[in-house]
Amino acid sequence: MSHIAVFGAGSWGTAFSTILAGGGNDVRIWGRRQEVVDQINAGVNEDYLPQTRLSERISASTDPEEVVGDAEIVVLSVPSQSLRDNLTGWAPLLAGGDRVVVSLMKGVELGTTKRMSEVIAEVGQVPTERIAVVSGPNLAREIVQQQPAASVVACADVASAERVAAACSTDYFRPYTSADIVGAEVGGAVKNVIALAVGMAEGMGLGDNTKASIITRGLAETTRLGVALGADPRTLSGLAGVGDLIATCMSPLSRNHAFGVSLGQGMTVEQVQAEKRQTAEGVKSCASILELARHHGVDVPITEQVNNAVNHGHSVQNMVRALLSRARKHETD
Ligand SMILES: NC(=O)C1=CN([C@@H]2O[C@H](COP(=O)(O)OP(=O)(O)OC[C@H]3O[C@@H](n4cnc5c(N)ncnc54)[C@H](O)[C@@H]3O)[C@@H](O)[C@H]2O)C=CC1
Ligand SMILES: O=C(CO)COP(=O)(O)O
Repeated sequence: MSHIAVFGAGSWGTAFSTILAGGGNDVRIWGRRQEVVDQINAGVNEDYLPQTRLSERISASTDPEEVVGDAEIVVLSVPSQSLRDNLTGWAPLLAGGDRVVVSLMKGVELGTTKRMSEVIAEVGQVPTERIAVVSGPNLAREIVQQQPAASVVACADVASAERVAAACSTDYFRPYTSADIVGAEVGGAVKNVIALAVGMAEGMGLGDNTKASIITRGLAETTRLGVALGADPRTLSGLAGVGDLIATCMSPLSRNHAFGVSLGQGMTVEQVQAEKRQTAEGVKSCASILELARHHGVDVPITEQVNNAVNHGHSVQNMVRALLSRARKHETD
């Protein structure tokens, strides 16, 4: 049994804590808000995971130092765009020792186009062999119901990946190790943008042929971008790629999918944001992913159209027209 620190008391930070507790670890969660911390210490997190009883192995605090203590693994699960600011305060707690820092986040930083592991390395001063990413088809609500699921633990160092995988292995959660951190992060971030597009199509009343076409071409652009950044294409056809893409694009539980449905039904970005409290990473990351792709000369037409709809006021009808009027091309080019 070991002690693990989790930064972020939202739906995934809390749900992943339940996996870690199920793996036999004592888990301490850092939360920003005292009322959420108090709830977790009383065995619930009603704001993010209603009707879920949390393990007695899970406790929470607003004090980062108390949360880290002698933790062997530190897990980060805050919204991607807030990571840099938060890490500035947490960095002294992460450096040193042989602590593994795990990112659960699925986004790309605006302004820098950095992946979350790159932000952790830069701001947290954590060496690459101690940074891991956990990513896969893992909708928080299904995880807390202990529905069987698999995921990927990616880290440049095999021993660190194995330590994290051992900590999050339970009889319902099966982690696979990987050395491809780039593939895992690109798969996780881009699928949120594709889920927005699929949601928009659904909101417009379009059916399964349309959705399957967006998912498949979404995988093509995810793979093109991943490979340009150095990913192994097999990662993108694995759990952190196609697996998560399917779960997020098809599930009504996905916040990105649901956000897209509301846009497709005619709501504005501001209206949807005012209504939904939880993080839909693709809404911000569509711009940074597009910038990253352009920098590497990679064509990402679906991401480009999602960015047009989200950030430039284009209509969803315009998005469909723009995608279908592109010049014909060979499928595998
Ligand atoms: N919910 C899910 O099913 C899954 C989510 N993820 C990823 O996990 C990451 C975290 O997402 P969720 O927990 O789902 O989001 P969430 O919206 O449920 O929770 C976010 C948490 O961060 C806190 N927060 C918000 N702004 C903050 C700031 N500026 N500084 C510090 N904390 C702040 C919120 O109070 C909340 O506790 C995202 O990158 C998401 O893509 C990954 C797999 C599954
Ligand atoms: O990443 C997820 C499932 O693997 C959760 O997706 P959403 O953030 O869209 O809810």
